[in-house]
Amino acid sequence: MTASVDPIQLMKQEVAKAAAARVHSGSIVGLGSGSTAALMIQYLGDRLQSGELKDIKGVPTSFQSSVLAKQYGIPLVTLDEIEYIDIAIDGADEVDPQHNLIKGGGAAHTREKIVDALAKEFIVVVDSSKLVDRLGTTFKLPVEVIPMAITPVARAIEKLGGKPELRMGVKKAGPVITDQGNMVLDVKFDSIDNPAEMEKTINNIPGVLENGLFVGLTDLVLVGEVKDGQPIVREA
Ligand SMILES: O=C[C@H](O)[C@H](O)[C@H](O)COP(=O)(O)O
Repeated sequence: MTASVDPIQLMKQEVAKAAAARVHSGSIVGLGSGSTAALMIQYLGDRLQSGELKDIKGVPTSFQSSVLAKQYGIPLVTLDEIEYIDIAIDGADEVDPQHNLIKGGGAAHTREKIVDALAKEFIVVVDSSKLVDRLGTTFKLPVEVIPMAITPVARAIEKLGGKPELRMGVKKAGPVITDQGNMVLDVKFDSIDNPAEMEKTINNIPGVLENGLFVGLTDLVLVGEVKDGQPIVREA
C-alpha cells in the first residue's frame, strides 16, 4: 500500500522548489524560517550539490535557518559582512490581496523582517491555505515583547481592541523564548483594517520589539496549489 502524501506538504514542496529555482549563482540569499522556507533551503542545498548552482551565500533569519543552511552546505554571512541581499525567500502565515503579510508563527518575524526588507527581491512562498481577504482573520498577530514589559504591553494591546495571549512552549514548561531572548504575544483582532497603521501603532508601544505585520515589502508571492490531483505553482 502506498502512503498518501499530505496535500499541504505537497504544495509546500512544489512552491519551495519553484522559489529555489529562481536563485542565481553568485547571489546573496536571505534564508527564511518555518516549514516552507526549510524545504526551500533543502532544495538550494540540492542545487549546490548537483553543481547547478555555485557560490551563493546565505543570510539566516533564525537559529533554525542557520542550522539548516549548515546542514545543506550553504555558506553563511552576517549583515556586517555584506552590502546588499539579492533575493530573500520566506514563508508567511497569511497573505492578503495587496501582498501584505502576517508572519511569526515560528516566532522568527523580527529577524525575518530585517533580512526580507533588505533584499532587492523578496519572494513569499505559501500554500493556498494562507491566502486571505483580510489579515488577522485566520491567524493571531505575533508580537515580540521584551519580558519585563509583557504586562503593560498586553494592556496597551487590549486598549487597541486586541486579545493578547502569551505564547507557551511545546515540550517546554513556560513561555516560548525567541532567538533574541524575548517573549511572544499572539493577538486576536476582529479584523486588521489598516495593516500599515496597525504595524506602526503596535511597534510604538514601549517594550515591543517587532510585530508580524509585513506591509509593502513583498515583490512576488508564489502559491502552491493542488489542481486535479496535481500540485501546481502560480503567482498570486
Ligand atoms: O516565524 C516564522 C515565520 O514567519 C514563518 O515563515 C511563517 O510562520 C510560515 O511558516 P510555515 O511555512 O511553516 O507555515
